[in-house]
Amino acid sequence: MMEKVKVALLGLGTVGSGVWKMISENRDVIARKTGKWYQISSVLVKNPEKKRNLDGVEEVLTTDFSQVLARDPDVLIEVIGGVEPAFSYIKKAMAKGCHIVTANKELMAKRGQELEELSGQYGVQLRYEASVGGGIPVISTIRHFLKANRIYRFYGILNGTTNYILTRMSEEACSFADVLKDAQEKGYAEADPSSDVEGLDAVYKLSILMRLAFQVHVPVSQIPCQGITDLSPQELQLAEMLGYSVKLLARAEQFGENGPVSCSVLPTLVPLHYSLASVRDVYNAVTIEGDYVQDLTFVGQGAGQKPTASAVVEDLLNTGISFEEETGCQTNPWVLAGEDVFLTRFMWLKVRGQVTKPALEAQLKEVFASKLLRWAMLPEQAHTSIGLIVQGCNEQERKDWLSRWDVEQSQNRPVLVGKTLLDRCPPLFLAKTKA
Ligand SMILES: NC(=O)C1=CN([C@@H]2O[C@H](COP(=O)(O)OP(=O)(O)OC[C@H]3O[C@@H](n4cnc5c(N)ncnc54)[C@H](OP(=O)(O)O)[C@@H]3O)[C@@H](O)[C@H]2O)C=CC1
Ligand SMILES: N[C@@H](CC=O)C(=O)O
Repeated sequence: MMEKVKVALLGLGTVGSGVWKMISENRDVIARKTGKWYQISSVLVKNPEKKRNLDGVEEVLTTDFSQVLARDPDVLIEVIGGVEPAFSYIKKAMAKGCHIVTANKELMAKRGQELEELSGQYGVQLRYEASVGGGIPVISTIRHFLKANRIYRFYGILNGTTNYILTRMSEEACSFADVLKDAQEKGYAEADPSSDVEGLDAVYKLSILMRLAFQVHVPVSQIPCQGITDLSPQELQLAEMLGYSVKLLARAEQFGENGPVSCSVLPTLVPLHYSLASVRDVYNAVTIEGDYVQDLTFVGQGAGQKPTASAVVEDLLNTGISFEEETGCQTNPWVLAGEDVFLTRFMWLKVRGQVTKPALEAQLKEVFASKLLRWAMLPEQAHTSIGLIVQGCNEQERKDWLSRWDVEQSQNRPVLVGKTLLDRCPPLFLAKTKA
């Protein structure tokens, strides 16, 4: 007789529907590999009127959480999103002895530590693989396969929606609004997509990974962050003419054991010959660097129904197998100002009127001399877009140069250089903010 596992599912949107389908469609392979029969005994939704198109789901639908617990689930899967009521539901379920699987990065970034403590207190497991990198098993890798390494750095693309938008804007010159709509229809974006495009979703994921990799809790409010809403197709085009692809880069590093931490989520220019530049569409990539493993890179679909459901259901199947205690976490780390680590910068500006190439070249050489690495210009009807790659240029020099133009728009972005992550100066020279 096969062991039965009773599962409660909170949420039946993009991810919840994927979980329902995967458990139904792959029941045979799951039973064969685990020797267990997973049965979804209740599904909590908000709107009981919504058409679901999922075989058999109507019989277990409810809008009442107490009915979910009344069915005594062994495992509760939370895929409703947001902090409340998700936190309270999970806490109540833990108190009843339920193991928990969640895909909720906002919850894990803001209240993850508390939930870890509660799971220890109630002797239940808390798994959240899907909260970072969609289908990529990055959390399990850090938790299970990098315990003996000192992880000092990780970086990559942690948001599928923005990578999808940037890819289509640069390759097909699509408008930001059109591609965002498409990303929402494909189920990549959050219920409130501003979380994706303003960089917060990647911040949540970065905060979760820092807790696991460095054992530090950096509150999301302390992570320097900029989204992609102000990127124009012209800026992307100029970056490409200079040999770069723009990516929303999430990065974190720690300078020594219990040392200061530097982290940020920023649109960043990545040289086209770096493998990170060819991570397109909804794909995410994470590189982890540790003292013994050296470097590991994972690439996979970072959002969408199937990859996310895969991570959730794998978590479900692993529940009850191994039990990893969460170790202590430094709660008041020294957080360095994130952007100062990038010494090489991309300056983009859109000026009114036409500019001649020789005059611009002469001016750039006079102002920036050897700090200027590369430049390009793009004439438009009544404007000219100018892009520069400069190294070691300070804010005053930048402002002085801008003051020579009738500027309509300008940007100053970090550029990824070097064999490893950054061309950084030693941390002591960086601006500091003590947490
Ligand atoms: N979409 C993706 O690619 C990924 C999403 N995630 C995370 O997974 C979680 C779910 O995302 P996703 O499926 O896209 O979200 P959706 O908005 O598609 O679905 C949310 C579901 O939760 C239900 N719900 C919302 N609020 C409540 C409530 N108060 N009580 C009961 N049910 C509620 C909704 O009910 P109803 O159907 O009735 O409206 C809906 O079924 C989020 O935490 C998200 O960040 C993680 C990785 C990838
Ligand atoms: N909205 C998120 C979904 C997965 O975490 C993203 O686009 O990455």
